[in-house]
Amino acid sequence: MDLIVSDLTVARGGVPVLEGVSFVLTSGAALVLRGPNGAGKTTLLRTVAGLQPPMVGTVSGAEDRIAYAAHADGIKQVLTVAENLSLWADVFGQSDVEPALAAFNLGDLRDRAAGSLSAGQKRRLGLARLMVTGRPVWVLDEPTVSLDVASVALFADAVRAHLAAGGSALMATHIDLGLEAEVLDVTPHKAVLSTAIEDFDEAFL
Ligand SMILES: Nc1ncnc2c1ncn2[C@@H]1O[C@H](COP(=O)(O)OP(=O)(O)OP(=O)(O)O)[C@@H](O)[C@H]1O
Repeated sequence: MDLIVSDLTVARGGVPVLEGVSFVLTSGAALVLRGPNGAGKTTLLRTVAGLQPPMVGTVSGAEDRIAYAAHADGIKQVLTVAENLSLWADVFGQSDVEPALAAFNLGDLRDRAAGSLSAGQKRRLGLARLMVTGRPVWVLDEPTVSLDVASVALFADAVRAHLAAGGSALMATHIDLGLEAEVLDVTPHKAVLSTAIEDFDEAFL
């Protein structure tokens, strides 16, 4: 099933940020969102993931199919790495966390409390959770923040394997992951109203 985004207008704080965004994400494909800071990539990802409603337009093929990863949100600090993954797997009706531990090189850290992990290790745990959701569409907001070069490569491998297994990925990232991916620059979709408000503010500076 494709993820189909049609003529989407997305807003933050009631103000339109991007408008007229349309794309189709097919099985096995990756789409990378590009655009400067504040362009609206996070807002678009949150809307596609169903965390906020669209102002205009539709998202179809998303229901119960999306796994969303932003920052280290939802990691239980007092649980171990393996317990965090097991808890997450339970929520999604899955059980085997070993492939996720291995893919993100978390085996040696499996019994460590998540609260004692470094920023990059926490990020690896956050990304490993994607693998235990069993969900086909990964929606990723700046997934490589805090990751070292080796961990970025692990992450790229995990995405590649996910795509090869028929999954898909929609992500905002400023770095090149070496994946075959389409790129959508959101800049031309900047909402006219949002531009007008910025101009208005500038007149007072
Ligand atoms: N809670 C909020 N209320 C109102 N406006 C917000 C809120 N959060 C973000 N914004 C504004 O919405 C616009 C889009 O922000 P968004 O986080 O989607 O951009 P982004 O492209 O993801 O940026 P970055 O590359 O810096 O992460 C920005 O102008 C931002 O200042």
